[in-house]
Amino acid sequence: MNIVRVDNYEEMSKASARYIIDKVKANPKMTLGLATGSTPKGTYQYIIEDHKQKGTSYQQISTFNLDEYIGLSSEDPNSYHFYMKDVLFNHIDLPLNHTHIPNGDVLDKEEECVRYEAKVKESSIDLQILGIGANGHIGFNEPGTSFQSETHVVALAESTREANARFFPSIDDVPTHAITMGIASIMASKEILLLVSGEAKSEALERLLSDQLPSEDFPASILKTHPRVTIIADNEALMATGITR
Ligand SMILES: O=P(O)(O)OC[C@H]1O[C@](O)(CO)[C@@H](O)[C@@H]1O
Repeated sequence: MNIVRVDNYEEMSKASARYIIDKVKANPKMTLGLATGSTPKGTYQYIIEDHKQKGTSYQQISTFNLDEYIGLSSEDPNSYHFYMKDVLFNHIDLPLNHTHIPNGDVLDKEEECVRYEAKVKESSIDLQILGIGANGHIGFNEPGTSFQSETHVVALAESTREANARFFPSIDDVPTHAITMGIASIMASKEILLLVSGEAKSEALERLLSDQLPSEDFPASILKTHPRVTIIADNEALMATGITR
């Protein structure tokens, strides 16, 4: 895993946006894997800024999101459908019919998982952007998820619901389940860019960078076995690792 150390969230966002923009310019028909949460918001802002100022085009790009809550409609402001439109899709020239997000608002969730996984496989993700949960989750793959998992329904860990409660009126409003790309679906990406910022992630990052063998107790640890992973992390996130430059 290649580690890029930056000073703070702003620098992480700039560096990751630059990384993604360079890949898009080199391969304007690429398939991007996208993440939600707080971490990539700044990256998306810099991508929008670059699109407006320098005209980088996303007209031929396709995207796949990692996950979606079950039970929220795509118009719900807390859904990841809404989030993606709000923070990225509505501000660049990416055709909406090139974007893919699991549909958490269907009757047959299992069928939706099979449909989504087939789409992901058919397209094959060139660059997957990831955040990490404090418990090591990637996408919504909580500790204990099989490394062989494909797109599936998950019961969210209480700690994840608590962490995400900040976006909802109360914790009771946070969905209990989600659809997420599995660990195997994520690992099939040709390249992975992991973004890590802030002290709250420092223990997770220390564990990821330690000598510990990959373990399903800590989903992100599988990334050690992927041939092309770049981690862009800020000083606070790297604090516990002893990496100083
Ligand atoms: O970036 P955040 O908000 O800290 O979230 C970390 C991870 O948690 C999730 O939001 C799921 O809870 C992931 O999609 C994200 O990568």
